[in-house]
Formats: sequence, structure tokens, C-alpha cells
Amino acid sequence: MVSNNLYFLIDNLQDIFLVIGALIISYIIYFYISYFTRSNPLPGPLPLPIVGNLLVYSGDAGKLAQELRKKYGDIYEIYLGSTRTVWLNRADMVDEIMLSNNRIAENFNLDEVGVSDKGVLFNRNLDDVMYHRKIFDKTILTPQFVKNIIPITQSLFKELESLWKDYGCLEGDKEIDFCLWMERLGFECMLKLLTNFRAYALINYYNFLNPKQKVTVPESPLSSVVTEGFIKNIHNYFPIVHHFFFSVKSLLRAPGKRKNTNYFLKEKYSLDSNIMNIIKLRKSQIENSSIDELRENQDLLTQFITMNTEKDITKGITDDFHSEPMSDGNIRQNLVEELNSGIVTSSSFLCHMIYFVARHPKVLQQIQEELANVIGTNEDSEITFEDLNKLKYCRAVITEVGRLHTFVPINARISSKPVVIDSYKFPVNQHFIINATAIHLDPKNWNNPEEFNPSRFLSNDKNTLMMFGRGLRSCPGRNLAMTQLKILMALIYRKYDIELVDPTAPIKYKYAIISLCYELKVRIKLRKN
Ligand code: HEM
Repeated sequence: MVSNNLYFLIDNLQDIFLVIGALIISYIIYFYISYFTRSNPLPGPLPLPIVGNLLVYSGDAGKLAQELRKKYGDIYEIYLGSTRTVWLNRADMVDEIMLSNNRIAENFNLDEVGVSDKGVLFNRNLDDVMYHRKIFDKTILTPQFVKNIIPITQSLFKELESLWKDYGCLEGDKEIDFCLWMERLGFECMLKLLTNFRAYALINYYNFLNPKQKVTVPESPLSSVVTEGFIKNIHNYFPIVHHFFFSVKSLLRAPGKRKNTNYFLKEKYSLDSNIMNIIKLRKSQIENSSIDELRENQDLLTQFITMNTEKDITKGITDDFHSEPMSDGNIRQNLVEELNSGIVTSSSFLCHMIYFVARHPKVLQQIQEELANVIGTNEDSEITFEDLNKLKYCRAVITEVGRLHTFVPINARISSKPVVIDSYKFPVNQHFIINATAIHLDPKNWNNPEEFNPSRFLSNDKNTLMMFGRGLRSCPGRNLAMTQLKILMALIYRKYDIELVDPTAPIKYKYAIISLCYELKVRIKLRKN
């Protein structure tokens, strides 16, 4: 009896395997028939079913884009999972497509981390995106808002200098990791600017480095927030998105991937709950304050929370089509994106600038001459918005760093109408990847593109520059970032000499949507004159 049942089971199992095998083979045949008969075939590696070309992806999309360009030319196609993406590598190819307001297709796993239906960067709800962008245009993009970062950065830089002094690293003989200090400075500046809270990240980091001579951390409503953990969450935000974006959904939990997937989900959860605690705290403060008290400080968080409520302090930045308050999910995600971009992108950028300038003494000399001419020789004087506007060479240095080392090396758009590129016709909803690095290093656009030469931006028009993207989805923090980078440049270079511990080593960064610096060992010394 038992052996009869066993034979029956084995017979049926064989049938089941045969059916599954036939289905798989049919799918593979169907996949390759569709592939070889697709319209507009472009050069590119042969994709595999389900994973597409993701198996060739080793973690750096910027480098991959360059390698593929060498092999396949200015336009080629790559399958990210089952999505066919067309990669564009020349400035004249991207003009029209950059005007589209749509960035991310459905099947990139971003729903898993809750970023595709909230905020701006990866949100697929275009009505929400454009609404949030309108709000940004009336807040973070305005000169009134941007100006606030100047006193905040100057005062926090003084706090940093005093900690550096106590730490004994201003004599030029002690190594520090500039990247970690700048992330914490950026964190305090952005937290203050966007939420009007302090978390004392600089002091906490000093205490971590110097456990025997701790500095007292002042009382703060955010004292329950563990700043080092919070900063790690923020640092990890783009790596989280990168992990999910460049993975096939069915393999996210496969051995070898599962550990990272779980780690990143935990980090995102922790980031969200830290941000939610800040929102709850501000909401309770709003409940207990009059509208006049709230008007005294126009931080972004209070504006997000009060818009379209009876305590609206925003002077109507919303529009006629949106009469509801912003949802908690959108407040949270917008704040995550602003904080993250303001902290990690700007501090990584600053580290790259320090690195380039340290390797080009003539550029440093010109920066210092401009600072002396515009701001004067008093190394502790207040720096104003008007001073910063006169720093043309410093601006050129920042722009040249952004060109030579493209911070967002590849960018994405989806066509919102049919488009013709290089005589290929593409339908609506075609996914494009724009290789900004290739455009920044194209000899057709730039003389000696591999050379670090800030002076090119004193005369050259910047038509093909993609440092802050382009079109309706260009970076809304561009004015803020420029101002903050200039003020930090001024505060650092008018007073200190910075030496790379290993001047011959390449800078340490990894690709994670942006180019994320994770270590910059330097020695700092007060300037002699
Ligand atoms: C050096 C610093 C920065 C660089 C190089 C940079 C670069 C970029 C780039 C290339 C994009 C994509 C634009 C496009 O697709 O056309 C972007 C988007 C964005 N950036 Fe920045 N950014 C910086 C700083 C900031 C700051 C300080 C903030 C805000 C506080 C910010 C907020 C954003 C947001 C919210 C988006 C998404 C916009 C959208 O999807 O419509 N960025 N940034």
C-alpha cells in the first residue's frame, strides 16, 4: 500500500516538474522572441530573463555607464530587471528628455522602503511631486530662506573650532577624519535650519572620540535622540535606495542579499521613527503656542505642519487645488530628503573640494587671495550674504569640482511624450538613464576635460553642466548648497591650512545614487599669516 502511494507520488512529481520545466522554457523562448523583435533595437549586452543585465552590476552605476559607453557608444540599452532603460551619453541627446517631470518607473522595488508614494525624489505620484516642488520654490529656493544658513553655519563652525582646539588637532600634527566631522557639522546646520532644533552632534562625536574628557551636552528637547545612530541612518539613506533600486525583487531575500536587505530595512525604519519623533515634538509645541509665537521662527518643519491649518504661518504657500494639511508621511519623507541632501550630499561635496584643492596649491592661493580681497584679513569677522555673492572664484571652484567629479553620476527620466533621439523614435513612458559624468567629461563640451581648472567657469557658459540636474526636477536645494559651500570654504580657507594625510591616495567614496565620501584623513593647522 505504502509503496503504491510512493510510486503514485513519484509519477505525479515527474509530471509537475515536466510542466514547470515546459513553462520555464516557454517563458525563456517568449522572452528572447520579444527581445529580438523589439522595436528600436539598440546596442547593449544580452539580457537574461527576469534579472536583465543586473548580473553585470558590481555596485557603481557611474563606472558601469562609462564602461558601457566605451563598448557601445553614445546610446545603448540596459535591462534593469525586466525594465528596458535607454542610456544617453551626449549633451545634445538629453535636452528634451530632461524637461520631463517623471523620474522613476514602477518596478524598482522602492515601494518596499516607502519612498515611492511620498516626498519628491522617488515619488511616482506626479501631482504630489509638483505640489511639493511648488512649496520648495516658495521656501528653500528663496534668498530669504537661503540667507538663514549663513549665521547658523558661522555660529556652529565656532562650536566646531572650539572642539577641535580642545581635541588638540589644530597644530597640524594630529590626523582627523574630515568627512565625519563635516557630516556632523552639516547635520547640526540642517537640523537647525529646517527644524530649529539642536541635537549637539558635534559635541557627541567629540565625546565619542575623547571619552576621558567629555564635554557636557546641553539640555535639548531632542536629548532622547541618539545622534550618532541618527547620523548613521541619514548617511545610509541613499545606500538604502540604491540597494533596492538595483536589485531584482525576487532576489532581494536570496542568500547573499537577504542580510543587506534586512539591514537596510532596519535602517530606514529607524530613520523614519527618528524623524517622526521630531515631527511629534514640534506638533506638541505648535499646539501649545499662539500663531504669533510660531511666526517668530519660520523653519521648514513648522511651515510643513501648519500649512492649511488654523495656525498656518506660511502666508499661503499652498495652491488652490490643495486645501488639506500635508500628511505625516509626506512631512516625514520631505524632511528626510531635505535633511539627507543638505547633510550628506553637501558634506561629501565639501570633502571632494578639500581633496581637489589640497592637490592644487595654485587654486588654493587664488581662493585665499579672493577671500582676503572680499572679506578682509580678520580671520574671525562675520561673513555676509553680499560677501558670498562676490566670491566668483570660489563659486568657480565649487562648479569645477561638481563637473570633474559628478556627484549624481547618472540621472533618470521617463518620457512624458514620444521623443526622437539621434533618429531613434521612443514612445511615451520610455525609461532613460542620463550619464551626467560622460557629459561633464566630453571634449566636445570642455577644453581638456580631465584637467581641474576652475578658471574655465569664469568665462565658459555652463549650458551642458548637470551638477544640479536640469528642468522641472532640477535640485531645489541648489542655492542653499552653493551658499553653504561658499561660507564653509571661506571659514576654512581664510584661517586654516589643510593637508591630506596621504596626498597620493585617491579619495574614498562609494556610489550610492550620489557619490558618497566615507573617509578623508587630513591634518589641520592655523595659517601662519
Ligand atoms: C552640493 C550639493 C548638492 C548637489 C550636487 C545636488 C544635486 C542634485 C541633483 C543632480 C539632483 C537631481 C536633479 C535632476 O534630476 O534634474 C538633485 C535633486 C534634489 N535635491 Fe539636490 N543637490 C545638492 C544639495 C541639495 C540640498 C542642500 C538640498 C535641500 C536641502 C537638496 C534637495 C534636493 C531634492 C529634494 C531633490 C529632488 C528634486 C526632485 O526630485 O524634483 N539638494 N540634487
